[in-house]
Parts: sequence; C-alpha cells; structure tokens
Amino acid sequence: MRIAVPNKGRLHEPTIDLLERAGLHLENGADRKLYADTVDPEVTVLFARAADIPEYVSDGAADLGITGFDQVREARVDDVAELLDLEFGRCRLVLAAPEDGDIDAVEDLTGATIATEFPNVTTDFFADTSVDPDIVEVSGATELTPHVEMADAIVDITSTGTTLKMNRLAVVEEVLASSVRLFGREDVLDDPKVDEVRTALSSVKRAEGKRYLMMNVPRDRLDDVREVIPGLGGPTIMDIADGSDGEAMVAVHAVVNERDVFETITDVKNAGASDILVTEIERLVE
Ligand SMILES: Nc1ncnc2c1ncn2[C@@H]1O[C@H](COP(=O)(O)OP(=O)(O)OP(=O)(O)O)[C@@H](O)[C@H]1O
Ligand SMILES: O=P(O)(O)OC[C@H]1O[C@H](OP(=O)(O)OP(=O)(O)O)[C@H](O)[C@@H]1O
Ligand SMILES: [Mg+2]
Repeated sequence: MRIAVPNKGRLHEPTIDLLERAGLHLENGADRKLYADTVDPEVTVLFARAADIPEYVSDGAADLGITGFDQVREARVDDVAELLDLEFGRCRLVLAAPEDGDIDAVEDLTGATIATEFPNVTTDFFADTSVDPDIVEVSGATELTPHVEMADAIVDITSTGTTLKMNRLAVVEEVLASSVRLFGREDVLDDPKVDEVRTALSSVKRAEGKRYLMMNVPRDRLDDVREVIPGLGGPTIMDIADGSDGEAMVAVHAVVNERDVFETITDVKNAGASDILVTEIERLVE
C-alpha cells in the first residue's frame, strides 16, 4: 500500500505530523526522498507535489493520497474516492477582481480574462454561469496579473485574505471550499489496509480537542458527579479499594471536550470528586 503525500509546501509538515500521530512512523527520514518506509511493512510513503498527488493515485503510482480538495478537483480524476476530511489546509478558491474596478458580480465578466492556477476548476465554475470568460493559466503570483493587464480577474486561493488585500483585490464569489483529504483509487478500496489507514487517521482527528479526565469519587456521591460530566458517551466507572477511612470509592474516567475541562473540574470537585487527573488523548478509535 503506497500513500502519496506532499513533498514540500505548507501541507508537507502537517501531513507527516498526522501520519506520525496515527502511529505510521516514517522509518528512513522524510526529507528530500522519494519514498519512505513506515513501521508497517505493508505501507510506504511516496513524496510528490501537492498538485500531482491525485494523478499519482489515479495512475496507480500510489494507492492512497493526501492533498487539498482543490487539487483533487483540478486534476479531474474520476476513479478516486474521498475517504476522510483531514480538516487542515483549509482555504477557499475565490473569484477576485480589483477593489476599485467595475467587476462586482460574475455577470460583469462577459468577455473578460481570468488568470488562475486552477483552469479546470475555473472552467467548471463558469460552465454553471451565463458568462464564458477567457481563462489563462499561470503558475504563481496570480494576484499580480490584474495589475499588469494580463487579466481582469483571478481565481486563486485565499485563507486569511491578506494576499488579496495587499494586492487590492476583492472577493467577487467563492468558487470552492477546500481542506486536505485522504482519498484512494476505487479499485483498492476493498483492501483491508485502506480501512486500517483511514481508521488510524480518523482516530487522531477524533482525539483532537479532547481530554481524558480521571477522578476518584465516594460511591454515594457518584450520581452527583455523573450529572456534571458533559457527555461524550457515559463515563467508565471502576471499583477501587476503599478509602483510608473505609469509605467506598469508585474511579470515574471520561472523555471531555477540551473547552469544557476547566468548568468540569470545578463541578466534579464540588460534587465530591478528588484526585482529579487530566491527560491528553493521542487517538480515539471508534
Ligand atoms: N494560504 C493557504 N491557506 C491554507 N491552505 C492553503 C493555502 N495555500 C494553499 N493551501 C493548500 O495547500 C495546497 C498546496 O499549496 P502549497 O502552497 O503548499 O503548494 P504549492 O504552492 O503547490 O507548492 P509548490 O508550488 O511549492 O510545489 C493547496 O492546493 C491548498 O489546498
Ligand atoms: O489569504 P492568505 O492567507 O494571504 O493566503 C493566500 C495565499 O496563500 C497561497 O500562497 P502561498 O503562500 O502558498 O505561496 P505560493 O504562491 O508560493 O504557493 C495562495 O496562493 C495565496 O497567494
Ligand atoms: Mg502555494
């Protein structure tokens, strides 16, 4: 099983980090190599440009791929299926035009020229509209093209909006919302390894923002404590040896959203819990 992942750029590090956290540790270094083995002898990682990954998966050079949804759409591969939204690399492909110009709506683009690194996504977008502008493919610095009279508008990636603003461009319309996805070629989806990889990656995503809470509770206060633990499924309750004064005690373990931890600690303490421990969770397998 070969997984194609971004070899550089902003998606490289978070992808490697995710594989590591999922337990798919890379064995022989990730830098400047084409391939890396992982702890799983059946799983190899192939490093490729983010834009080439969908094609690698479709062609069979790799079986699974991790890259932006924008790249999957641009590659127009029809034999791959999405397996998981990895929820990072969030950005939008937008149609943008000079702030002080007269393009305020898609309809203003009749006879116009659009510069983009995403000619296919752009073509598909305009196919659903009443206008049919010329599309010019560029390979970078797209935001510059309206200022050098190469284009009237652009379709480009934005996330914070800083680059558009710096170039005095305003969003006319959203073309596509993107984030990084795990996807696979349809003819390998039955391989149990695919599900293993998907489960491992989704277990990391599920654990993000969660904490594991452990505490001791006198048995006769258990109901009060249970009431104040915000539910992500019921807590686990275990008998423990009686307290020093012979009081019957139980251990209560629960998975809690990180943002609820502060309040929950106060609440369970007031309800009678003691020896409260909070730990991070690496993975949460369904
Ligand atoms: N500003 C951004 N915020 C969030 N995600 C982004 C942003 N820019 C790009 N991305 C996502 O990252 C993907 C790859 O972009 P990145 O800039 O890392 O690679 P690249 O420009 O293709 O790299 P290179 O040209 O150096 O190979 C994009 O297709 C998109 O999904
Ligand atoms: O809305 P913002 O936060 O400003 O992000 C948008 C910018 O990010 C990307 O460029 P990147 O930094 O990847 O440089 P690149 O053009 O070299 O790929 C994208 O092409 C935009 O130019
Ligand atoms: Mg880039």
